[in-house]
Amino acid sequence: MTALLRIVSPVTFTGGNLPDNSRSRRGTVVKCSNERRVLFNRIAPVYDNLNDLLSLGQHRIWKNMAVSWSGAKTGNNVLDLCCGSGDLAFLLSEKVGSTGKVMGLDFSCEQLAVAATRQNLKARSCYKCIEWMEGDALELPFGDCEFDAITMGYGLRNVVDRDRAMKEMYRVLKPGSRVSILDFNKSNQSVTTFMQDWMIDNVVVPVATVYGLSKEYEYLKSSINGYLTGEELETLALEAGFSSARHYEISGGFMGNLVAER
Ligand SMILES: C/C(=C\Cc1cc(O)c2ccccc2c1O)CCC[C@H](C)CCC[C@H](C)CCCC(C)C
Ligand SMILES: C[S@@+](CC[C@H](N)C(=O)[O-])C[C@H]1O[C@@H](n2cnc3c(N)ncnc32)[C@H](O)[C@@H]1O
Repeated sequence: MTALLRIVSPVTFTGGNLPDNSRSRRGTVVKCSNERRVLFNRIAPVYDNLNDLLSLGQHRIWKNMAVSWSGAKTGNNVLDLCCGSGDLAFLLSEKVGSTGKVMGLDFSCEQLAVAATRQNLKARSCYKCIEWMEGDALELPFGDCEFDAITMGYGLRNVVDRDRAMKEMYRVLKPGSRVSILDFNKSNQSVTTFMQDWMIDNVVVPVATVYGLSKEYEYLKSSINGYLTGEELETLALEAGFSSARHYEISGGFMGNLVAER
């Protein structure tokens, strides 16, 4: 079975007739976004294996929880945003079944290539309902109110404009439906932050260094430090228009999942 891979040209910087300072600001944003795309293209070949190794397989439990919290049901049309190698998209397809549809969107072509390869190796009919799309979470190529559920696993922390991403999710979600956003938890507890940083400094980065990816995994620590707390994530969702938002800490506060309803 040949995986469906649709290329929707990622948002490119047109420049246009913006005043210089806006052009430079937008140029900086696009440069940062491209740097992230390059980072995830580079780690794509080892991403899944390192996640399994470094989390002792626990990340699969956290992703299962995120998909359950999304409320995805049989026959639904659902979106996995920043899908990467497809972990949550595959879990969503098991929820919606072969009568449903799963769209996996990411701007990393290498991550999508891994997802499509994994899909081709899977036999169950439900996995055939997944379509992979290269696109930008900040400018989704979908109409309003298209999806019955949206998941975003370890993506919101990595987009360059979280407010815009949240507003795009709100726009394409059907009223009464949910987004479920899994990521590292930016804890208010200093002991949790210390342990998170210690694990990244003393386990994650040294292991990644073996694969020549020290810089890529050092980014993890800075990105978590620059992330939003659970309370701030709830506010971000409410300000984007969601009617309710709740952030759940999991795995001893190392991870967190935001559930918001339109
Ligand atoms: C699936 C996980 C992380 C995905 C992920 C997200 C990113 O933003 C990255 C950025 C740059 C490089 C890689 C990633 C990336 O892989 C979570 C599990 C994998 C983590 C790499 C492992 C983190 C370990 C925790 C700090 C402690 C885990 C304790 C557990 C109870 C064993
Ligand atoms: C840490 S990976 C998460 C992959 C997958 N969701 C998982 O849980 O393993 C983050 C993903 O977000 C994607 N990403 C970051 N910014 C994006 C954007 N603006 N538009 C689309 N994808 C983006 C990256 O290419 C990468 O594949």
